[in-house]
Amino acid sequence: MSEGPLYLGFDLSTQQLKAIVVQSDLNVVYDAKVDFDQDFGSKYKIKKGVLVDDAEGEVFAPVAMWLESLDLVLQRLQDKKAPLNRIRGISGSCQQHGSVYWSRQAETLLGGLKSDKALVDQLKEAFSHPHAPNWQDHSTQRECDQFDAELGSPDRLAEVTGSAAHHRFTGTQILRLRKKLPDMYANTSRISLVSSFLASLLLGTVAPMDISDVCGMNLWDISQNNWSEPLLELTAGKDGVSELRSKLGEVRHDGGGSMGGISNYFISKYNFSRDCQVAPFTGDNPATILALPLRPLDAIVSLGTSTTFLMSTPVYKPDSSYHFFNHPTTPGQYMFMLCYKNGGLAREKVRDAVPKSSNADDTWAAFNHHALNTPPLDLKSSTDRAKLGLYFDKPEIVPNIRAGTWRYTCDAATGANLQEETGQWEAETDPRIIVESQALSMRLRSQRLVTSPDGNNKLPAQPRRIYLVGGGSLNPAIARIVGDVLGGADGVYKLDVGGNACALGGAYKAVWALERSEGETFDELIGKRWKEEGAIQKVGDGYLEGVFEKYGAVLGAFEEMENRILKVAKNQ
Ligand SMILES: Nc1ncnc2c1ncn2[C@@H]1O[C@H](COP(=O)(O)OP(=O)(O)O)[C@@H](O)[C@H]1O
Ligand SMILES: O=C(CO)[C@@H](O)[C@H](O)COP(=O)(O)O
Repeated sequence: MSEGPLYLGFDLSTQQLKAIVVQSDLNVVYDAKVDFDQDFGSKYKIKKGVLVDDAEGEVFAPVAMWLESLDLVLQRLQDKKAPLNRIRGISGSCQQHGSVYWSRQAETLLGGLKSDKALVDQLKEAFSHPHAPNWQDHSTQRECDQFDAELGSPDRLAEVTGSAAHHRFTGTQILRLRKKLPDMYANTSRISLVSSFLASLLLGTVAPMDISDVCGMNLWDISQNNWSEPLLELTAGKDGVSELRSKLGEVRHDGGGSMGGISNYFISKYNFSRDCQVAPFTGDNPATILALPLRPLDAIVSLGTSTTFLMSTPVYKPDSSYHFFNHPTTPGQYMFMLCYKNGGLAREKVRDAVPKSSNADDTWAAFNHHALNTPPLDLKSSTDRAKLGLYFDKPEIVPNIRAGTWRYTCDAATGANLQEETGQWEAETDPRIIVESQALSMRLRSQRLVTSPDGNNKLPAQPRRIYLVGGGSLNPAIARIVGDVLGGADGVYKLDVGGNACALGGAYKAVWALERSEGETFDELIGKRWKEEGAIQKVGDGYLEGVFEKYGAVLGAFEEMENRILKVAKNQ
């Protein structure tokens, strides 16, 4: 390990708080994590990181658990003898859309933290609401309808804010909570996103929101670079706009630089240096695109609790079925994103229904065996019909369909003659079909963003490289099927940090934020220091002629299946 400065990246996502320490040359030297279920499951009664109120469609996390986790993850880094006094900068990535409600005492309490007590014991009175709505919350259909109507249509809302109204987007959540808990709203001095909340703890004062993460609220007018006045008015009521503005605070437009030094609490308790600076934090998906120098036409598929599909692009082409965000470091660039709620947990449910194999150590062995031994679309002979399915353990985001499982077949060559299969097919067939259907949905919705990667249009339009990140990227069968469906002319790669990509993106952001020279972009600085060898591994060939086209033939049928189900099974 070199003697130079170190940088710390956090990832506060659904199921864990991770911390990763890198050197200026981007080498990872320490990491630690808190797993919410393992470390705090019984204390906070959470499952998979969250609490659920099914009757209301609410999904939320206890803020106190996050406070305890911050102390615990830093203690774990110390236990590993990480020299925290050498950390010069901190940034991080946090689950998007969640909101934290600070009380009127928050600033005083944050500013006066004593190192001989835990954060959780000192910040009890710092919040006006004990819970943070989670991105899986789906209690806001009424508010979504109001947001979509406010500017005229979902497409118009997407044009202005980067997204049509979505249940989890913070503006709709704030509107619902203001109506449901008016006293709580009145007693709130500031509202943070999860990213600005974690940064606030480290700064010892409420931090501004970040220019990329703010696009996950349905409140930020991307082209005006400001809050949207009509959407603030819808959220706060006619007379409440200036009050809401002050609760939301200023938005920081620069993704780099320092927001201030680390608070004394962390200096005294964990031996951080007085020189350690807190850089702007961002959302976990924007941070993921910072985990490597992403070129045009490269795509990242993040297989965490959610499944997301990400691309970085200079072209702003919003649409109501996907999301555009400001790029977290580079003005004029955007992040394109698709997000699915039924990602890791839906795959786990299918995995658990498959009869167990003898290899008890690898919980995914049977799932993987069947996924790889089932042919594409389960076409065992030329007369077989292609199998398609939707496996929604939770109500989905796009398409906006309630929870349920649907199985369909169609003619393999043309996609014609789509029919629902009323009988169950074998549980062993589902592993391949669920991964295929998740990837088909991404292919369907990203097709406008991709072109032929070889320049002379010999190859069909597809991503150049596909990078897999998140917990599911450790799975070779998923990697293979994602490549079969989505292509990837240069192949499918996984990041060696596996599930830590967004924490790594956060750490790289801290390096850039504090070491950039005048005008130096993130891609310039990280591009010079990043070495492909040791950072990524090729895990699949990606585009396979003949296979990719088989999926192309049923893409229309897949869309038709969604539309048919949508007609009768829209979310309530
Ligand atoms: N070998 C594996 N195969 C498939 N999925 C896996 C594997 N290992 C972990 N996962 C999935 O990764 C998910 C957690 O991913 P992670 O990126 O750490 O989550 P988050 O950031 O949302 O908290 C788990 O829900 C699990 O389904
Ligand atoms: O809602 C979204 C993105 O819009 C999710 O991607 C969250 O940001 C949570 O991510 P993970 O916990 O799955 O990493």
